[in-house]
Amino acid sequence: MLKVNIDKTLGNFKLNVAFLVEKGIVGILGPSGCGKSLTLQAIAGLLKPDSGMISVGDRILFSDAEKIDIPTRDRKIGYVFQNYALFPHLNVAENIGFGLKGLAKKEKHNKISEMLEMVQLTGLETRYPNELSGGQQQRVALARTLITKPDILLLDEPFSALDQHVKKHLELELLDIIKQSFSGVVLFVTHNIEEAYRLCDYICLYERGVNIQYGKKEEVLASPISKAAAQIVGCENVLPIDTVEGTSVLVNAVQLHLNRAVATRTRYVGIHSYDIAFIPKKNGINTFQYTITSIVDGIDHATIAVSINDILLKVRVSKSLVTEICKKELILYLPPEKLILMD
Ligand SMILES: Nc1ncnc2c1ncn2[C@@H]1O[C@H](COP(=O)(O)OP(=O)(O)OP(=O)(O)O)[C@@H](O)[C@H]1O
Repeated sequence: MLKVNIDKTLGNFKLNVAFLVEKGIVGILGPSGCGKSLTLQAIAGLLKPDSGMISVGDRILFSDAEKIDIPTRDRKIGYVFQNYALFPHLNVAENIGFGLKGLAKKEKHNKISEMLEMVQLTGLETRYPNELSGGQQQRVALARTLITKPDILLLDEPFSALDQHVKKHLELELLDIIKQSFSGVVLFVTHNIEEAYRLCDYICLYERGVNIQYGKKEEVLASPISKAAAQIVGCENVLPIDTVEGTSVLVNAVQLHLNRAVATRTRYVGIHSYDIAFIPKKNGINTFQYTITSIVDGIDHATIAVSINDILLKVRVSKSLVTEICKKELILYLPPEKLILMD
């Protein structure tokens, strides 16, 4: 279990985060400069908080109240960066074995061979980092970290320097390796909600130095708590509410019905572009005639911008529906259970 509750002021920036992770892989998401990397640095002991506490299980790594600040090398934290940070003058085997201290030569050799096999680099042990591809370097970085048997694994945008096609393949493969060989908490910083959704169990959202939402990935995606949270999870339709009326809201004089009561303090209603539907014409709640303002063609889908009573909505649809949608043979439907309420 990882517990973090810290404050740190750096110039104009204030970091103020508190979360508790029981187990699993947590995706940390938020705009650039919101404090994701600083949080990892504080956990790793590379940045000293002004106050608060960091603990792993019953091991306290940092506590200002108890004057504890365990040095980085003794924290048992594995840290993998975007730029791999391999030692250029050491070959693959030497890089992987670097953190193994006090072992007999044979035992060290066996552990390195085991790791090489796990990250599928057997045969490349005498190569130097500049003779490896980005994906291979990242495997070495992961192997070098896992071999030390850390309690917590911190991954700071580990795939962002890789090509798109290498990235998708490698991230699933490395995740498999992590799942097989590592049972502790993993914190995974990323900018990409799809990547977080694919790889993580939980999602933690950051805004300006504060973690604003934490939960199971499905829950956070389905119910971002604020406009900022909705933006981070890629919700493209967030509309300011004019009036709340029981189980419905008014937006630009358009009534939207929900499947639940709406608190009067609710300020925004949102819906993911992929949750809006085009259905055969019939009268019912939340069905609307629409005007198309633009169509962006994707490989396996299209994103259609539509307007209903001056409300602009982005709708992600299957390409096979585009012709019918353009001919206005369908009607736009906002399913009440898919509408997200935000304070
Ligand atoms: N040593 C420092 N002195 C002053 N400000 C700093 C220092 N280090 C970081 N910051 C500021 O703290 C803020 C948070 O930085 P951090 O690196 O954690 O952001 P991030 O969320 O990881 O961003 P990105 O997604 O772009 O990597 C930034 O505004 C950054 O400029």
